[in-house]
Amino acid sequence: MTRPEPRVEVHPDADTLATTVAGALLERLVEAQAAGREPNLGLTGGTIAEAIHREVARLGPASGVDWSRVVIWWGDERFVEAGSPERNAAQARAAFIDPLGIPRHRVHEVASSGECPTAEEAADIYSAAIREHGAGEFEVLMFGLGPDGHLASLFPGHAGLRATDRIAIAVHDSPKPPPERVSLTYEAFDRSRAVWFLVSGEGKADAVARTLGADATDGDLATRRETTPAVGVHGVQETVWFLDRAAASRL
Ligand SMILES: O=C1O[C@H](COP(=O)(O)O)[C@@H](O)[C@H](O)[C@H]1O
Repeated sequence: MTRPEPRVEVHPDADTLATTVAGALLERLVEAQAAGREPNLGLTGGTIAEAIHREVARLGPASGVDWSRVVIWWGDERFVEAGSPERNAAQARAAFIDPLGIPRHRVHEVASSGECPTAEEAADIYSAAIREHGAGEFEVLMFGLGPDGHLASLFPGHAGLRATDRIAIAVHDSPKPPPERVSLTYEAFDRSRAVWFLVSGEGKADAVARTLGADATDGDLATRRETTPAVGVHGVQETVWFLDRAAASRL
């Protein structure tokens, strides 16, 4: 399937980036609801995501979004205890999900290590829930980018890069702590209407340049993903790289 080329937006700093992405997200949710869709929103964890979530909470009440009709998911989650501050879900809940009053039954967290014996089982339960809700047709699926080029919890050289028959997988030995995680796979990413990368800071500049450079290169995608996992991840309608100036400094 041919997809539109990625668009790159560069903003002066992390604060401007966060406000811009929050605004774009709210607009997109309003439009989706006006078109009769109940938008599925795929969240990411990480530093810039937290700043964006706080902006969503600030701008959300006046945005016109019907928060009772937004469905929340995560692109990846750390397989730790439910109360752990390391959970991506804990961060998003505190920042905007609870303040905006999104109903609990619309929020689909990956099961925690206290609820499930293994990350494999948590991944299977999560896959089943996604399948029941349109198999991952996200209105917007957001990703951070690691300095090593990882997205969600798909890390360079890891087996998860080669999972072709599953929506969500268990990840062991993540090079970034905590080591046990659950991640969506390319199978799920490929169904999203919009894919947005949210990247801030000089420490990510090499990874951004490498990923966008490799995206424009011909050759076997699976091989390129072994070293640069975020390469070739495109939404059906759009792919946007929201960068601050520092993250864009090596483009
Ligand atoms: O571990 C993770 O890290 C990345 C990026 O985090 P950052 O702090 O470098 O911005 C995030 O995309 C992912 O969801 C998360 O599990």
